[in-house]
Amino acid sequence: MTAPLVIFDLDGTLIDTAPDLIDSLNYTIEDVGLQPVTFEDLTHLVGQGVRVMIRRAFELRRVALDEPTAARLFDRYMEHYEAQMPGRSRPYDGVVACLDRLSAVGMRLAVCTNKSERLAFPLLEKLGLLDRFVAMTCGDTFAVRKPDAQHIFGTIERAGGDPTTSVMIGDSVNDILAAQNAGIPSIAVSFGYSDVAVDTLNPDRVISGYHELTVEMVETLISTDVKRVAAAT
Ligand SMILES: O=C(O)COP(=O)(O)O
Ligand SMILES: [Mg+2]
Repeated sequence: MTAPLVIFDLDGTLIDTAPDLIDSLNYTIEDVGLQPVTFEDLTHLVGQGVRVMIRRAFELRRVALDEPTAARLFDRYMEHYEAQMPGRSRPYDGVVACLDRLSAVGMRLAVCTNKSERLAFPLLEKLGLLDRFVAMTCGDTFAVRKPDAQHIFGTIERAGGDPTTSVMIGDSVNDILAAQNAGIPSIAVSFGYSDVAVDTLNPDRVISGYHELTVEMVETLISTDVKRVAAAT
């Protein structure tokens, strides 16, 4: 059997990036006089990368956004975010111990994020976490991104894993839906940036802290999944 692969989402799952996402977004939209957004707003804006986040901020304020302005504001955001990385962003409590625990029994770890490569790689590098993962794929790595199943399959392929022994862990509808679309088990974290209660997304498990993400939980989900796949074929 291929070694189990645990695939993590980044923003709101591995790393609490919200303070920096909010700072950079507010710096960006201040330039055109848009009212600053709050954490509650962010849960509706984040998830599909920077361009979509800016567009949704304009929709939230019911202000039209033309293409040249969108392009200029995208550059403004990227420069601001890059300049302060890692800023106030930190791994959630227990992340490092959890990665240690899973790696210690031979599980492989990967990241599947809708953040762009330009931001995700340096952020994990600066936080000293990048070399923990055998692969990271981002919102601009493939032609599609979460919730498209191909983003998950592409991550599994790069990590040398197999869908029947892979698990996805994330904080939002994009992650849980991507896992469901790919037919792999999912674990939702309750402390991220979802705009709905995560149990309504029907993940296989919900955890409220990394101490709950055990080797046993991953093994149980994978063995249940192997049986499910076997029963279906
Ligand atoms: O940056 C985003 O919009 C989403 O990033 P995530 O997929 O890591 O949550
Ligand atoms: Mg997320």
